[in-house]
Amino acid sequence: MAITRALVRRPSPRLAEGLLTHLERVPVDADLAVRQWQQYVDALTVAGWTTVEVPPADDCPDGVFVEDTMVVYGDLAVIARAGATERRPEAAAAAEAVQAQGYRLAHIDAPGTFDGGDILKVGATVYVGQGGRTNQSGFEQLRAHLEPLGAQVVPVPVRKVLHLKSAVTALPDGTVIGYEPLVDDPSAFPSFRAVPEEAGSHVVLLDDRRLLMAASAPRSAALFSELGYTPVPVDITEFEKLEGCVTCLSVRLRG
Ligand SMILES: NC(=O)NCCC[C@H](N)C(=O)O
Repeated sequence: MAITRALVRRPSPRLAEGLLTHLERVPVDADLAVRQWQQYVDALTVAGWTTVEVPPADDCPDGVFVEDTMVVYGDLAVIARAGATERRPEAAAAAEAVQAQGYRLAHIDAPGTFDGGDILKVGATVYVGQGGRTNQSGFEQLRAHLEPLGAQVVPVPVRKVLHLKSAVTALPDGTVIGYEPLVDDPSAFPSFRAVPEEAGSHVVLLDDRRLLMAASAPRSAALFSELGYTPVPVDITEFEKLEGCVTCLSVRLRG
């Protein structure tokens, strides 16, 4: 697997004001968040990735969730028009950063919206969550951008959680994993395996073997170990309080 670089963006001092949709607000420790973010970045680096920092967006409480600003496919970065208007100022600097990494840019026009967290790529299939931050126009525009590149763009419902990737991600063999009570339609995926914890639904593929995941899902980590993978747990409690997970904290660029 030729993943080599990842965009990241350090947390805003206003992180605790981040948007909430499905969770109640609880206190967020901004200093601990910075330490957890650094440990997340270090885990990528130790695994051999080069991290590229998008300039901070201190006025954007949710800026650290940089995944939401785009989807990359082949040599194209489609820049999001965020489903939450508060988050739209996050995109411009992220677009510049990914362009500087050699990507062509495409943009989504009004009234279309999508958040990168709604996009799950499994091989050439691009699943797009609909029902929350990504609307029909956003889906259609994404399809128009990605299908000429060989992608098959498939809509899937998302009603129980914020984003599609809050509900499901995929293992290196393409098996989609999710915590079943929060997955609207497991049959949308050709191969689905249930995990025992919500946070166990979220993995970042460090390579074909190692899975970056939240430390809050030890039973799912044990399951992945049984399947022959190596979990790499990181503590991301302060981001979980804001409906974030390991995937949201970076944009993986395939070499
Ligand atoms: N991709 C993601 O799951 N992003 C998490 C975004 C959380 C942020 N508080 C939001 O509501 O937009």
